[in-house]
Amino acid sequence: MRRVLCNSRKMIWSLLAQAPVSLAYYKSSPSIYKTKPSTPLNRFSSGFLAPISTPAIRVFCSKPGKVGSMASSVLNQGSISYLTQREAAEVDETLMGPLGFSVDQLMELAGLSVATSIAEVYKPSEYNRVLAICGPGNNGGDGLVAARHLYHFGYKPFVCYPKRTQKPLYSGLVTQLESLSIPFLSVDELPVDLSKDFDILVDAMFGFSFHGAPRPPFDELIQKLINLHNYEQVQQKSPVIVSVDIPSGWHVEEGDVGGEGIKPDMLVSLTAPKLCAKKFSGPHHFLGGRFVPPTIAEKYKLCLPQYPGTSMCVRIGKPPQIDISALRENYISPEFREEQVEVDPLDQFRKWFDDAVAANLKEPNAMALSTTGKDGKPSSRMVLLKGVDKGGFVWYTNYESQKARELSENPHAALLFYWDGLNRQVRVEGSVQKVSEEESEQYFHSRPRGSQIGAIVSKQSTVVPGRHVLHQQYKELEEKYSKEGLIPKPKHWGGYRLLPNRYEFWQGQTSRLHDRLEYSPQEIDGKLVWKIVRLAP
Ligand SMILES: NC(=O)C1=CN([C@@H]2O[C@H](COP(=O)(O)OP(=O)(O)OC[C@H]3O[C@@H](n4cnc5c(N)ncnc54)[C@H](OP(=O)(O)O)[C@@H]3O)[C@@H](O)[C@H]2O)[C@H](O)CC1
Ligand SMILES: Cc1cc2nc3c(=O)[nH]c(=O)nc-3n(C[C@H](O)[C@H](O)[C@H](O)COP(=O)(O)O)c2cc1C
Ligand SMILES: Cc1ncc(COP(=O)(O)O)c(C=O)c1O
Ligand SMILES: [K+]
Repeated sequence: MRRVLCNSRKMIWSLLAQAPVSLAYYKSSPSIYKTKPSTPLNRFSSGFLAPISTPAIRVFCSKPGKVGSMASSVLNQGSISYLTQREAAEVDETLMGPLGFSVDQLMELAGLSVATSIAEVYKPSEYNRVLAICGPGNNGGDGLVAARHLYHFGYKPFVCYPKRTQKPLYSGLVTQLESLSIPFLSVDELPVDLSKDFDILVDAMFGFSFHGAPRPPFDELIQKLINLHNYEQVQQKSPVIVSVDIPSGWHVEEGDVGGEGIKPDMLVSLTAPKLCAKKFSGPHHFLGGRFVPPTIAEKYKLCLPQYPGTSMCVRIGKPPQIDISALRENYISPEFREEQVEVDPLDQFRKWFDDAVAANLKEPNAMALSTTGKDGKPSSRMVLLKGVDKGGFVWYTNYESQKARELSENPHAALLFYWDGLNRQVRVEGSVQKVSEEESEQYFHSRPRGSQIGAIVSKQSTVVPGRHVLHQQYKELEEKYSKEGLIPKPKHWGGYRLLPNRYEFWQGQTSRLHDRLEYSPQEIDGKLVWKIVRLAP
């Protein structure tokens, strides 16, 4: 199992927008304080975050290997279950029958999954105009719901809904879209070539109940999507096709039998992929419909990936191949000028640290610590900042670790903070001392008891025969200290404090013309002041 990493950039921006401290600051330059890939990686992945922000897959099986009555036809490929048409309908009926779901609920979650999958890959800054082509059944309903969410995510949706279903659920969805002034286009109003007017085409025509050959007007609409591939050859950028659950026109189980059907760039399978999804060869296959209760997963022996965090969707299948040499961000940030900065670099640091906290960045206090021993060979590792004031920057560690040995040989070090999402880096360099024993004692006892025991167990930077050794010792100490009471701080555990003699504040800018302001101490009239200079990027 690989660790699930989640894409938090969207959270950063939504929270940054809400953060009162930062609002005034960012308002002055609306919408520009974003990063955007300067070079598209390929047609599909431009605007897509680098692999570290791609949710990795963790497959979750109800009972792997066991084949039950229904399970015989629930096929697995690479540990993911695929449903037949009949099973898909049966799962639907079970959810909406004995399990007490209403179609409205499931459709809302399905549509939301589609919208969030789209937003994971196609950023609204680059792919703004969305045409949702909606069919007469529930697949069409998913498309209507997705269009509404996409509107709220910052896209500009249009809807083509030629065969309206006269049920309150559907008329409600239409009213909701109309109240957002989302235009409804008839088939006749659509341009012959969809590629000029839209960036994303949501194919929500048919889902798992499709059978036979497409009847009008959907035959014509499907043909328009097929034609896009021809326009693509003459056009530089063509819109992407996102199919909801089933690429419309494809056989639900056999897929694109004649090989002349639509070729979606993204497929969002709902609940579990249907058999035709095995034939999907586009770059983005997602799973949505995070509502499958364990009873269903068990009954149908479903092997499904786990959704990361609170996400409504999860990528299945391989992420698109990335050309590492083409991975780059173009930093777009407010100007960072000499006249704006604080006279005291500590105040400037606090200001930027507060921004990082307000932006809800993960571990804003994580910093790289670089040291060198007497051999002059540098080494770096991350540590957590645990305090900062006039006295310096404090972190805690093991006094017998590699870093401690190097600091004893050379008491100078460099700290580096990188705040992704704010396009900021701060370098702090200076001399290092141990903090007082009382300070270390006090901090040690403020830590969770587990971490205190962990610090006793870990002879940091020494070789261990296996993880079981650490866990065995941990268990023994946990038992020993099970009663409330003080866990003694090991003598070899404590803090260091770096007293800065150089700071550098870096703000990423376009074309690599970043702002870099350096602070170094200078004596003027017998008084120490911080001199600020601008460095070339
Ligand atoms: N549990 C879930 O995962 C959920 C999935 N949802 C979505 O619902 C669809 C399945 O919805 P359903 O209404 O059963 O079916 P479709 O949307 O696929 O479409 C049925 C309508 O399409 C007509 N149809 C069928 N074949 C053709 C054709 N060849 N040409 C034209 N029209 C066709 C059909 O008419 P008939 O007269 O043929 O019956 C219906 O009008 C699933 O795929 C998900 O997207 C739910 O939203 C949430 C739960
Ligand atoms: C985000 C992060 C924070 C960390 N914080 C600390 C810390 O505060 N103190 C510490 O001793 N190790 C911390 N570690 C572990 C160190 O990076 C490192 O593995 C350990 O201190 C041993 O380093 P050394 O062998 O160079 O001394 C952290 C690791 C990460 C990834
Ligand atoms: C080994 C080790 N020590 C210390 C720390 C500092 O964190 P805390 O004091 O919050 O446990 C960390 C953080 O990751 C760590 O990994
Ligand atoms: K579809």
